[in-house]
Amino acid sequence: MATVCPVAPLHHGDNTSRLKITSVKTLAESSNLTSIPSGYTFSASTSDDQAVHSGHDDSIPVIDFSLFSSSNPDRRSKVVSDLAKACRDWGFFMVINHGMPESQMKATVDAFTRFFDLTEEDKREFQGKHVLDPIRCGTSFNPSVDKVLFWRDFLKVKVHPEFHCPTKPEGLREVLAEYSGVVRRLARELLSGISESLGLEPGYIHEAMDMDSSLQILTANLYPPCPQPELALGMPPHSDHGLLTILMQNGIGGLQVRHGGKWVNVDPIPKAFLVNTGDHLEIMTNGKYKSVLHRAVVNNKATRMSMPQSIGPSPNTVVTPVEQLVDGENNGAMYIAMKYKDYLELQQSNALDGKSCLDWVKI
Ligand SMILES: O=C(O)CCC(=O)C(=O)O
Ligand SMILES: [Fe+2]
Repeated sequence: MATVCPVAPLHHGDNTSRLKITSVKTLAESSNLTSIPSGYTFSASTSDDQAVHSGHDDSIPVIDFSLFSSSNPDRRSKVVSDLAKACRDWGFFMVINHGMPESQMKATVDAFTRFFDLTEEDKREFQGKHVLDPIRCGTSFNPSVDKVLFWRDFLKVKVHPEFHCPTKPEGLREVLAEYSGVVRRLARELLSGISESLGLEPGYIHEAMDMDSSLQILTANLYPPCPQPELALGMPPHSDHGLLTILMQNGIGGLQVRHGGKWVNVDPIPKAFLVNTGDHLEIMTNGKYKSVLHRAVVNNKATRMSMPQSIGPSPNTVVTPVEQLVDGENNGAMYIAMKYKDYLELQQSNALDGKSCLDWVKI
């Protein structure tokens, strides 16, 4: 198995050598690892970086998905207004009673675990090179531009409008086809509730964003135990590019959300999905709903896995703020029009440095 150890000097700008970086999983499993290689070390965290737990009065909102199909109109309008508040105040919410059986969630986690357990050589077959490649597996965030590496391995697959999947391990394809289909239906219902919450027709976003050809990308992130978690990061602060991200995790916490000027730890709720509003919902709503920065920290005890699915417009949709949501003279359109696929290229070709890609399209 030919691998290049990450402690070897990294040649910035030399993409080919960086693409050969060993997975963090292999590194973490190497015997006697008591400290992390220097390539993964961030400077000690500042006090501003310390995260807090969300409190009783101000914690991540919880949306009861079953209420969307309630025959009682008061219950439906209550969940739509809860959704509006969650999108406005947090940009993040938990979804419970979503109808996906626990056995299906577990089968998905197991299938991804088997993928990450493949040999380095097997995984390299699925490495991909370009941001729009339908299957990409790798490590860090964007190794060709990251100044410091992230303690994370990943697999990204485009599951809609065409469905792609690695040919290994056996059974992955069936599990992902089913899982991504259920999440797409969940997203459709949430986007219809979000349209209503903005005073638009329920089908507005679906039509305007050409969601029958929606770009849906499924990611599996693996964060193995890290001997010095305070010095490393699993994922840098970033916002997500799509309309919504719907994330499942394996019960181990690590996600932190920027809220009220602080990093807030998200404690997983068993069986719940975590949903956040992405850059294109912020653009579409002219900033009424924000796409919030978040990051992943690591721990020294257990492997964490998160499986977000980004639900975006169709790649060729040119997204601009919705006319009805642009108030006029004092509040004109705040974002330039851009094709979704061009935005993706822009985001993935730049190092983030703790910033949101949205800064580039703000007027
Ligand atoms: O691991 C997590 O919880 C965060 C993952 C994430 O933000 C992403 O993949 O965009
Ligand atoms: Fe994210």
